[in-house]
Parts: sequence; structure tokens; C-alpha cells
Amino acid sequence: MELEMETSKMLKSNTVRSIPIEFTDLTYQVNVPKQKEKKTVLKGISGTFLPGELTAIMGPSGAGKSSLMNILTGFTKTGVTGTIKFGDAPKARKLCCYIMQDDHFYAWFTVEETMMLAASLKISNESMPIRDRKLLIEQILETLKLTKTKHTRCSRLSGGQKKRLSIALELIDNPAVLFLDEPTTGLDSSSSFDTIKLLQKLASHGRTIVCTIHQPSSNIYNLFNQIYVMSQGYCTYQGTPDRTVDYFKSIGLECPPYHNPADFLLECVNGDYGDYTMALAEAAQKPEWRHDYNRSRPAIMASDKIVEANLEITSNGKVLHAQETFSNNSSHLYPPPEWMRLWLLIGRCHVQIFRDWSLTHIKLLMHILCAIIIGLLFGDSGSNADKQLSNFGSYLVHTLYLWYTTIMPGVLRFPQEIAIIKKESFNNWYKLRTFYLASLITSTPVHIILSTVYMTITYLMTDQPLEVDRFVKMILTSMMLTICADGLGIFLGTILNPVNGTFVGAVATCFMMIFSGFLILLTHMSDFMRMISYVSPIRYGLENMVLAMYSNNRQDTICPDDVLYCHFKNAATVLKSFGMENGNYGMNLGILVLQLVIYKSCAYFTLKRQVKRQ
Ligand SMILES: Nc1ncnc2c1ncn2[C@@H]1O[C@H](COP(=O)(O)OP(=O)(O)OP(=O)(O)O)[C@@H](O)[C@H]1O
Repeated sequence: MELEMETSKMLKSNTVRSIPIEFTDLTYQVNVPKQKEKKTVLKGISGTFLPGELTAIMGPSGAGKSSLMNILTGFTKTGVTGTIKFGDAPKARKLCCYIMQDDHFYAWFTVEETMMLAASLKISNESMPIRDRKLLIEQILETLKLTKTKHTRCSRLSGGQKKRLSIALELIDNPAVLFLDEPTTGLDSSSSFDTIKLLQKLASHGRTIVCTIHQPSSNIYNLFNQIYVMSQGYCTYQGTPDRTVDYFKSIGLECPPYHNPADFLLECVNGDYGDYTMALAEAAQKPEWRHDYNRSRPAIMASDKIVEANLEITSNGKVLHAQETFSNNSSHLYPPPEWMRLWLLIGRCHVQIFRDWSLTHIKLLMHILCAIIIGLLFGDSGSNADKQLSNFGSYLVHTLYLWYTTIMPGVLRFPQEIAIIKKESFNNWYKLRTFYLASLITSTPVHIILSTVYMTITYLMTDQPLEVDRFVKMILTSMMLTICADGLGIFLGTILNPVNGTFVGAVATCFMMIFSGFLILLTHMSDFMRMISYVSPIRYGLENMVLAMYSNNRQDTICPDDVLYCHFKNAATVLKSFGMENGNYGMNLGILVLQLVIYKSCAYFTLKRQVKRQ
């Protein structure tokens, strides 16, 4: 009762556009490996989902429910024929949102923070000032019984609370159409009932709500306005829940007394009483059973009335007739410009970096610790003429350390977030390029700080020359190498799964090390093999560190008194011995920058492809 009152209160303050969804003769074909013929998943199905109603798509596993949902939401486009109409609005698709089966949020943010950020990303300051946005959020949280959890971090919410938060987030900009993929999965019977009841209320105020559902209890089943049953790619019933028993009786399938009609329906379409698929598909077309034929006009008119009857008070106090908004062909809540969203996303990334101590604090600590150990290991190799070979080796250690500790987290970065990115970008929170840019802008300073800390410690501890230009060159090289490793890492992470990504990343690192010019000198490689070394960023990183230290008339290193002969005392001898006397620092740095730009650009396109994939 309380829930109903709260829901009505919230819903009355927002006008919903009526958008009926109509699809006709929808066919979906997919290629099946090793088979000449395409598989037909959806076989010319039609249907109407009306505004003001909650529709359940039901059917046995493999019937085509998710395929239909993915086509209607726009996730699947290839292999689809037929027509889909979202009312008569050309941009109606933008008024829809899709709540996926699994609820993914950034774990380090509270419910209130998550709601506030979503509101800021979806609604501009001009169309609703912050104060009103806060009120709206309070109202939505209250309606969805989330007020008590508003200071709880999202990772600590229960399954039911997470589901309600997913719905709350999408209600912020008052969508006209909501698709939900199995909203009751993982919930107990009472939470499932509450969720469907809430959806029914939201629908009753003019929204078109469609969800897939598996085996609902009879009390949940009766909450739906329309049931759309699928079997083997056909529509085998589209009508009200209370008429299912009569419908099946009309083709000779009698529901046993005291049997849940929803269970009976699934048993029938599962073939438990024989294969009636074609008979049901035919009967489902008959107007007397079809809910849309029987109810479409009254339902649409009723929802129009809701729209017309509501006087809408916008945030800045203006009173608008709902009909005015309706005929304007757009919602009154405008999204902020993309640069504002970029700013907000940068803020979110920063907060995440500082709250998630595994992201930065542990990394910083490990870099300091490892730099000290490596510094102690190589000792005075930078100034001791007898240890120049080891000193050269220390540069390889630096390149490998920085490369390896960056490429692996890079591989894992987006796979961890992909479900959230998919949800948010699909529901028009931001454009993917905005998110990607924000991610680059926030991660780059972290790489710069980490590599600088590591290099400064090792530089000083290994007694390298105290000359500013050499130090700066060393730092610049380590920064570019680190950012380049991050680029390759995220590229691999967006084309491969995490297991394969880490494996390929490790193998690639091994090969880059072999071709770096230390384990086998560049001059000892055949021309063909040397060509391969040109793609190894570690080669450029290592060569640049060596050039930074030994070129430009570096002073001779000191040969200890107890050593008779120091072959590498002279810097030019070192460069010549390792075949790097003709190396060009600026060119190498330029190639590193070019490679990182290529990796990061490719990663954007592969990320985009992954986000669009189902
Ligand atoms: N891209 C695809 N390639 C090959 N087969 C596909 C593809 N998409 C769907 N199918 C097949 O189409 C059928 C319907 O799949 P869909 O996922 O829509 O079923 P569903 O009713 O949602 O099942 P469930 O309830 O188990 O999720 C299945 O047999 C599935 O294997």
C-alpha cells in the first residue's frame, strides 16, 4: 500500500511519453559453423507491446526470448528482417532503456553517489538544477525502498537491492520504454513479487515495460498485463494471463485443476503433452486471443488520457501541459553536453583511483619496494667501470619491470568494467569515446607518477650520473614505455578474454625482450630478424636508456684500484660494443609515442566492437 502511494507520488511529477512497440514479420537468421544453411532463430513473429502495460516474454530455454529482446533494444541488427516501430517518433529508440540480467555497478561508490552521478550524466543543469536533482533522487530511492541503503557501497547491496538500484538508475530520466532481462533471477519469491509489482505500477503510468521471465509463480503471473509466449522461434500466445487456460483448452490442452497456469503454459510449449507448436502459432494469430487487437485502442487512449490529464511542473517552476511535451516530440529533460560528461567521468575515475587502494596504493608501494631491491642489487653499477655490463643489464631490468607491471593490469582493465560500460553507454549515459577519453586522461598521470618514482629511486641508488638532461631523458623514456605497455595491454584486453590476453601479453613481452638488443646484440641479428626488432617497444626503451646514459660525451666511469683493466670505462666503447653508436634518442622516443598512439587508438575501436557485442 505504502509502495503504491510512493510510486504514484513520484510518477505523477513526471510525464511519460506513450510509445507502443509494434513489430511485424520479424525473422532472425544466424550463421552456424560447419553448416551451409542459416539457422532461423525467429520465424516471422509479430506483436505489439502497449504503453501503460507490463508484458512478460515467456517460453522454454532456446525459444528465442533473448534474441527478440536484443533485436527490439537494438543490440542485434545483422540477420534481422521485418519491421519494428516505436510509436511514430523517429528518435524513440533513445527514450528506451535496457536493464540487463546481471546488475553491475562501480563497487567503491555508495547508492546515493551512484544515483547522483547518473543524474548528472543524464540531466543537464539547465533542465534541472542540482537541488531538484537531489529531490528527485530522494523520491526515487524512497519509491524503490532504497533510502536506508543510500550510504551503502554498491558492492554490499543484496541481490534485490541491486536490482532495484538498476531500475532506480534508469528511472532518473523517466524513460518511456523499459526492457528488462529476467528481472527476478536470483531473487526470493517476496522480492520477485515486489519487483514485478513495482514494474506494474511504473507501467500503469504510461510506460511500455517488457521483460523476460522464467517460471513465475501464479501471483506474479497475474500481475502482467500481457503474456507473450515463444516456442521454437514462433509466437505461441499473446494475450492476457487470465485467458491462457481457455486458450490452451481451445486447442485441446486442458489445464489440470489447481495447476499454476504459468507452469501449465510452459509444459504445453515445452512439448510435455505432444508437439503443438504449429497449432499454437496459428491460434496465436487469431484476433480473439490477441491482446493487442482486443485492447490496443482503449489502452492507447487511456494512456493518452494519463498524459493529457497531467499538468507537469518542471524543475524551474514552469507549468507545462503534458500534451505540449508530447507533441514537442522530445523529453523535457535534456542531457548535458559531452564535455560536461567527460568532466564528470574524469571525476568518477579519480575517486575510484583513490578509493580502490589496490589500484594505486599497492602499486606505488610495490614500485618503491622493488626499486629499492633492484637499486641494492645493482649497487654502484652506474659509476663503476668494472660493472658496466651489469649496468647495461639494469636498463633491461628497468624496461622489463615497467613494461610487465603495466601491460598485465592493462589487459585486465576493461574486461572487469565491460558490463558496466555496456549498460551505461547503451542507456545513453555517455558516448563511449567520452568514457574512453576520461579513462585515458585519468590513467596517464598514474603511469607517469609510478614510472617516475621507480626510475628516480633506481637512478639514485645505482649511482647514475647526476646530470639533469640524462635524468630527464631516462624519465621520459620510462614514461613513454609505460604508457605504451598500457596501450598494448588494453588493446589485448579488448580483443581477447583475460586468460588469453595475459598469456599473449606474457609471450609478446618475452619476444620483445629477446629482440631488445641485449640478449642478442642488434648487430648480431640477421637483417630479417633486425627488422622484427623494429616493432619491439622494449628495444626502443632499452636503446634510449643506454643513449641517455652513454651518448653526448659522457665522462669515463671509474675503474676500481683493485681491477687491472676496465674494458667499458669509456662510454663510446659501451655504445659501440652493443651496436648502439648510431642510435637516435629523439627518433626512438618518437617511435614509442607513435606506437602508444596506435595501440590506444586500436584499443578504442576494439573496445567499441566489444561493447556492441551481445
Ligand atoms: N548468434 C547466434 N549464433 C548461433 N545461434 C544462436 C545465436 N543467437 C541465438 N542462437 C540460437 O537461437 C536459439 C534461441 O536463443 P535465445 O538466446 O534467444 O533463447 P532464449 O529463449 O533466450 O533462451 P534462454 O531462456 O535459455 O536464455 C538458441 O538455440 C540459440 O542457440
